[in-house]
Formats: sequence, C-alpha cells, structure tokens
Amino acid sequence: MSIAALHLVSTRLGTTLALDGVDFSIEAGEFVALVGPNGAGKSTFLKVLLGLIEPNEGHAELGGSRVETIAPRIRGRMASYLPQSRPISWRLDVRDVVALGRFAWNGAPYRRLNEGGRASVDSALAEVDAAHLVGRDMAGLSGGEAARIHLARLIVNPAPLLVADEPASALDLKHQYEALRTLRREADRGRGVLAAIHDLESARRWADRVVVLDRGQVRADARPNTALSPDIVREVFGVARDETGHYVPV
Ligand SMILES: Nc1ncnc2c1ncn2[C@@H]1O[C@H](COP(=O)(O)OP(=O)(O)OP(=O)(O)O)[C@@H](O)[C@H]1O
Repeated sequence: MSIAALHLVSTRLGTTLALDGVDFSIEAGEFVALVGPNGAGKSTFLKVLLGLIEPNEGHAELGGSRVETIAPRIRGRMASYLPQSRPISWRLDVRDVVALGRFAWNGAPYRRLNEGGRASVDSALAEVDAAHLVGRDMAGLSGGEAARIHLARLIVNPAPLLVADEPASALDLKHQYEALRTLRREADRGRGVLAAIHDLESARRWADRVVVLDRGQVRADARPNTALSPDIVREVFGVARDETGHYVPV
C-alpha cells in the first residue's frame, strides 16, 4: 500500500496553474526525487501532499486517508517535513531546533525529553556531522551548518514518510553527498523519502525513482535513467551535455 499519494491534483495559485492533473504515489522504502525547473511546481506538490495547500481538484492521501481528515498532530507523526524556507528568528539552541522534529510525539524542548528522546536528537546531530554544534545558538550558525541542523530535525521524527524540499541546498560538496546518503539510508531502513532536488546527477545517483515536473505536469515518473533521458532533460530543463559531460543550455 502506498504511504502517500496525490490523485488527479490540480492547484491554482494566483493566476498560475501550479499543479495540473498530478497523480503520484510513494511506497515504504522508496526514495523518490522530484525534479523540475524553477517554478515547475515542486514545492506546491510537496505542500499539497502534506495537506498544507488545499488543491482545487483531486485530493492527497497519507497512510490511505484523505489528508484533510487527519488532525495536524497525527499528520506530524505520519510525515516529517523539511520546508524550502527555514527561518528561525529567535534564540534557540541547536538541540531544541532538532527536538522540534519530535514535537508531534513529545511536544517538549530537548531538556524535557526522556533519555530515549535525547539520544535520538543527539544521534541525528551526529548523523549530519553537527555534534560539534551542540550548545550553539541557531541564529549564529552559517547557512550550511543551519541546513544540517534542519536535516537532523527532519530525520529525528520517526514518521514513515520524509518530505524534503531541497535538502542539499547551501551544503558544500561533502555535506551534499552525506545529506543524500542519509536520506538513502532512511529509505533503506524502510521509510518513504520524497525530496525535491535541483542537482540531476544527485537525483540519478541516489533515488530509486525520479518524478520530472514541467509547468505543473508530470513529464516522467520512472527509474532515474529513464526519467532523466537526454531528450527529457533537453525538453524540460533546456540543457544538454557538452563534449566534456557538463550540462550547458541548448
Ligand atoms: N502564493 C502564491 N501566489 C501566486 N503564485 C504562486 C504562489 N506560490 C507559488 N506560486 C507560483 O506557482 C508556481 C509553482 O511554484 P513552486 O514554488 O511550487 O515551484 P518550484 O518548482 O518549487 O520552484 P523552485 O525550483 O523555484 O523552488 C510558480 O510559478 C510560482 O510563481
């Protein structure tokens, strides 16, 4: 059974048809990369799936139930979400930011978690190479350090589905690799992972399946090498590989 799905979803935002007849589902243990040019509808896709935007047509499901019928706290236990925009504008220790990922389960800051809760926060911080940032104020971190704390916040939630909007943005090459490897590992442990990713080669390398969105429509939904064929990449992204293997505009 799918752990999340969109059924013929269309969504209008202002004058834009951000999603246009989208069908999608994801299974436990699958890592699905969602790719598409700027404005293709990726963030909208993720938000509709999580019930954060109500579609004009069609519906979203989590765990087989229509998402709008699921109480927010229960939704928070069914899916963990890393949004594209992650403002934290108050003083907060990095452990408390990560503990927010367990809010739907524990509803408490780090110091009020039980031993198991604290251990899971600390192990998520270690997983993203951020154990050395414990005790730091979130507001004082670099962009890439903060991005890793948010990734820890995503994975510390034991929900069966992880939804990440550009999890590798702001990260240096080593940490990009490690962030995607972390998501791969979570899928291998049995969670569903859905991540909007700009880097096509990362999508190809780490995902089981790639969904290509183009102006709100699913252009491809297949194994990475099929979904990211040279023809599709050229038509959707307007790029092709040059003789050195780099993507260049066509
Ligand atoms: N609140 C809004 N009001 C009007 N239009 C919106 C709104 N939010 C998004 N849009 C439009 O909907 C389309 C899809 O936006 P969305 O953020 O889903 O794209 P995206 O694929 O995530 O883009 P990016 O790669 O740039 O993050 C875009 O054309 C965008 O301008």
